[in-house]
Amino acid sequence: MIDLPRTVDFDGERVILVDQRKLPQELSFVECYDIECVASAIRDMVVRGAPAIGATAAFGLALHSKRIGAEGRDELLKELRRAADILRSTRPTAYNMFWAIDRVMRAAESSKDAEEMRRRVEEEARSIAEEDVRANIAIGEHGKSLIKEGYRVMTICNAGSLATVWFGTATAPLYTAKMQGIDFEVYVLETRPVLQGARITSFELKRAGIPVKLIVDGAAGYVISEIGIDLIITGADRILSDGTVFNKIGTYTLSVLAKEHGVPFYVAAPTSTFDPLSRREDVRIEMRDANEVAVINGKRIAPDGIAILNPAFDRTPPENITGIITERGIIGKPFEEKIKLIGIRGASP
Ligand SMILES: CSC[C@H]1O[C@H](OP(=O)(O)O)[C@H](O)[C@@H]1O
Repeated sequence: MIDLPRTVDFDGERVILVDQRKLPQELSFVECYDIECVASAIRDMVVRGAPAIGATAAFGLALHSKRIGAEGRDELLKELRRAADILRSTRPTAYNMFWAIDRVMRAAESSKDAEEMRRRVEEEARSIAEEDVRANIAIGEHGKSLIKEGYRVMTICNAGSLATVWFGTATAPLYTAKMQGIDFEVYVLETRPVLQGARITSFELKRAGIPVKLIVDGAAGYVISEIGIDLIITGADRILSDGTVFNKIGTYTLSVLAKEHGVPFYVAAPTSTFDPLSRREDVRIEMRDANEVAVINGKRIAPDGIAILNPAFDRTPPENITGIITERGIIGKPFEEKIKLIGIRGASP
């Protein structure tokens, strides 16, 4: 499944991004030669999905360190700090980007000269990217046991990843179960307004030979109550130490339906999504442009002047979550002590 181009890559001179605003079958790329282009690509969702935007930010810093002709250590570090601030201002909710930027900046700050700084910044960015590919495969291995013969599974959005835009975090267990010969089907929520489910997840699962039924977000309750769902798996943009999950808008709603109907609700995410220090009230839910809701393919679908609220994420409380599938294993309740253990010592759950 990794024969498709990676969601984001860096060839030493430019950051190359699969343009995820397009349908996957219309495969096209955006090439960035400066940090402003990388920041715009994150803000405009050319690249989206928490781990992928983390790796993109890291590659953006590597690109910036190469473009800036600064000879002195301090001058280059100052420039990288400026670039890091530009990246941090793009999207506030997904944690992986802040985690990746901090990791690259620690490598920069511990470098003794500009030459070492450029080398270590690029090395750290590439490590972050390769770790995400491995994490997805591991999440698939750990999560596959949840999927049984004949299951009906539901998912929302596209838990995108770095591996490729077609090998997502929440779908990794689905691929792995399929490759093990398990037969099941997946109901994919289209995920208004940006339609990541319709455009990306349905494509990637169909491409993997997994039976897919695409539904509108509002049909989730009907499918769960009238047809029946055996398992729900979603991605995550940020997971707090108590197991609170910030994810695509509609995830909380799905978790309430799952709880009401006794459907196991799992979240799949690499541990780079874990935010051990923030409290719920510290996390800002991104409010995106009203036109994402009111305009589809350039055609307005709502009256002019209508007030529009467009939160990109919501918050799911730990009591609605059955377990968290990570590259180190599946975390069950109580989440707090296990998440802290992973965060502190990198232990397996
Ligand atoms: C592993 S991707 C996690 C997460 O990111 C997506 O948001 P967006 O498409 O706005 O970047 C979605 O919430 C996924 O579940």
